[in-house]
Amino acid sequence: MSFDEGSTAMDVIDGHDLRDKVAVVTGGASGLGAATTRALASAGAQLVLAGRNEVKGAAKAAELRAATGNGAIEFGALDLGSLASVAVFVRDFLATGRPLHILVNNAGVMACPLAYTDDGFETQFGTNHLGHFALTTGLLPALRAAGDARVVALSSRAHRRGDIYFDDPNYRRRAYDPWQAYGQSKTAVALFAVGFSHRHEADGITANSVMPGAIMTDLQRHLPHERLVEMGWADENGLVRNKPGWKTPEQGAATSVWAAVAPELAGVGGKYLDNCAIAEPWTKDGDPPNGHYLPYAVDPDHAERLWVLSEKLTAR
Ligand SMILES: NC(=O)c1ccc[n+]([C@@H]2O[C@H](COP(=O)([O-])OP(=O)(O)OC[C@H]3O[C@@H](n4cnc5c(N)ncnc54)[C@H](O)[C@@H]3O)[C@@H](O)[C@H]2O)c1
Repeated sequence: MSFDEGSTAMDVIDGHDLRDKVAVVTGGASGLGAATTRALASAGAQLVLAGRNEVKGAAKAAELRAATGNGAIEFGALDLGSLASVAVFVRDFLATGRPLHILVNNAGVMACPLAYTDDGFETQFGTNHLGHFALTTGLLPALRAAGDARVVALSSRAHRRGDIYFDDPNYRRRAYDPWQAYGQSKTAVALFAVGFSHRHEADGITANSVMPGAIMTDLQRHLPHERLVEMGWADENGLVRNKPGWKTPEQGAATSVWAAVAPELAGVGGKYLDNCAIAEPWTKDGDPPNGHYLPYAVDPDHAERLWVLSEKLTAR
């Protein structure tokens, strides 16, 4: 079945039955995560919405149970900016003895001011990449138990703003640029999918990265209003929710859901996906257009180097 940039998560999930599948979606209570969980829940998946805000997460889980009639939807406390919190989530999930068929590493922060996670990582690298790295590798026993598990990792076209600074990924010595740091974290996510698939394809587990499109969500919350206006993302009335050329959250979640369920992706890993398709490398000058990525974001040597670094940084 083929989908395009106008397709929604509900279009993609149509006809799928996930009643025997267990899924975890990080940041599943808002933005693209909420649209992703809605689609997975409507297909009957047993679902954990993992996030920091228990009140909001539990309310979203209750709302989804009522809306879909799927009673197997719960909230799980998870702060990706704390390896201790990730370890507790992993411990509790593994203690249930359940397999994990779909893990959507969706949560993220963008262009925040320089700050460090509990473990001393720059916030974006720590949250978007290292927290998810620790989560996914921690959940490996459950992913292996599923037999054919899929990991979906939310990258971005913003990967073009930053390769990995292997010598100083946490901006301890170099001048901080919030967009470059976001770019680095999203390059790391794409490389993670390559490194993960390389290691685990033989176990039947694959990981792909996803560019969801441009969607007005709360991701923009760290940008000052004047900057948002300058970029055309806000006006005197606040955020421009229906910006021409931008997707709705339901359209933005389509590629995540496609990555999780598309039959044509069975056994396919380490790819960068955009608009419900496998994207192509961009080798010309300038920014990669829709459907393209910069080759360094899937470079196997980079992926290996990042894997080793991430293991070292998250080892406890
Ligand atoms: N919106 C876009 O245009 C766009 C474009 C490209 C990529 N993305 C990516 O899509 C993903 C979803 O973004 P969104 O647009 O829905 O934004 P959003 O801000 O609406 O949602 C992000 C979610 O991540 C959660 N989160 C942030 N820090 C966390 C932490 N430390 N621990 C646990 N959860 C945490 C937030 O609470 C929120 O639920 C992100 O990874 C983002 O980088 C978005």
